[in-house]
Amino acid sequence: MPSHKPIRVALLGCGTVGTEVVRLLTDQAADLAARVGAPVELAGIAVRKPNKHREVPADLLTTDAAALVASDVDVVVEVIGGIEPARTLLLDALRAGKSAVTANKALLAEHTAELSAAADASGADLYFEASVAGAIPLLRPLRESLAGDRITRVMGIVNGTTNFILSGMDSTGASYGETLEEATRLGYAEADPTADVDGFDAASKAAILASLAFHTRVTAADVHREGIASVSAADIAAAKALGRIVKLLAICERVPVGGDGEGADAGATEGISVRVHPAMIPRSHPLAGVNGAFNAVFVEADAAGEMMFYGQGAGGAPTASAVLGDLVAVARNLVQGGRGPRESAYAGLPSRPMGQTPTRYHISLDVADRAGVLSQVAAVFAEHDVSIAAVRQEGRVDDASLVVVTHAATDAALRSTVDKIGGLPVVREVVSVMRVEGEET
Ligand SMILES: NC(=O)C1=CN([C@@H]2O[C@H](COP(=O)(O)OP(=O)(O)OC[C@H]3O[C@@H](n4cnc5c(N)ncnc54)[C@H](O)[C@@H]3O)[C@@H](O)[C@H]2O)C=CC1
Ligand SMILES: N[C@@H](CC=O)C(=O)O
Ligand code: NA
Repeated sequence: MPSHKPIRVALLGCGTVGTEVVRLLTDQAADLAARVGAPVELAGIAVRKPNKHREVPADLLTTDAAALVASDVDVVVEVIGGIEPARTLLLDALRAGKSAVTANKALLAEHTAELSAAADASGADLYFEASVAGAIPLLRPLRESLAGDRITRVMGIVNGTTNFILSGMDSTGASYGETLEEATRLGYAEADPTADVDGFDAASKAAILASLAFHTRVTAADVHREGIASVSAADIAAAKALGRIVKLLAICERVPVGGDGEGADAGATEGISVRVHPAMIPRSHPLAGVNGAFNAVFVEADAAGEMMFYGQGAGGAPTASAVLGDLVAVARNLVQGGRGPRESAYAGLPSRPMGQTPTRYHISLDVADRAGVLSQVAAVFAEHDVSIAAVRQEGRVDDASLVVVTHAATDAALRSTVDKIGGLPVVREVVSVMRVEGEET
């Protein structure tokens, strides 16, 4: 039996994730104690409306989260979400030397530097595996298992809600609105689901992933972000017609830098590009088969090569699994002595703007069916130095469709190309424009 004194835990928030944390802590109490070497005791649960929480022990509930943090607890688990009061509560805990576990990617993407500094100053632990890709062990592999390697690229599906919506649109033609309601009912969506559909949630996760992968401080402001609101049935159909599927991707990669820039770029030979946007990927790509609220993340490293991490990225129980894993880790550190790894931002690589990032485009056009259309469109690509990888033209009685897939060019050059093509008199409509990923450039 454990001989160490109990590890006392304050739980802040008891919604979708918090409820499951309480259930796992209760159901697995004996196993957790054996694994940690001390009982892991829930000291209190901070909520906003105690009468709404009949599923958890009433005597543990409090509406005073700050007092709970300040009380005799060893670890604070934050599953409230948002910036405040979560930020202040976690800073108070860390400054007082109490270890913290959080699932709050929105907060981490803005305030990791401040939180880590507080943890370092007091010697407390700060763990956040649940903040990216829910249940999937991903941050610890990046931070620990791959610490001896050089990660070059991280690309994945990191938002369950939007993947659930896009999967529904692709497989059953379900409407955007219906699927979003269902994702909310199933506990995948954020309290304000615009965080999901507009890409904020994935951008926060991309910032956390890039920070760990590249040992560089990356915040949400460094991430180029586009959500799925602009993905239309026409985009989904255009992708299908060419054996592709639309996914919302988070992409973090090393990119070359000229070294002749100013400020952060001065003298740098390498930078990073961190972005979130919808993209078409081939149906044969491993990420194409990732459906519903599942997440998957591809990691490429110099020595290890390619790896893929796959599992449930959202939902109460999967997320609580990652929270409990972190709780066990910090509790073990308290029992055995020692600390988890500290933040590592020594590389300080500059973030490159989206316009300078090399991408590929799929462009689907409705054009007049007459001679010379293709050459007029091709001339615009040549003018912008964008080379064409494939063209498909289909004639109909009074109009025709033209699909162009480009080779890699800067995103800025591709954008200007599309703008100019849209203005050509022979182009009736730009039906679909989307970046292409997961294929040879
Ligand atoms: N639901 C999911 O699938 C996942 C959620 N997360 C993150 O976990 C965190 C929690 O998410 P959910 O449980 O889904 O949210 P939720 O909205 O279901 O739960 C949050 C709870 O915190 C309570 N709360 C708000 N202000 C409070 C305060 N001042 N004091 C005490 N309680 C307060 C709310 O009343 C609510 O019950 C968020 O940071 C979210 O981004 C991370 C991964 C997956
Ligand atoms: N709202 C998020 C929850 C997990 O991080 C998502 O849909 O992925
Ligand atoms: Na995770």
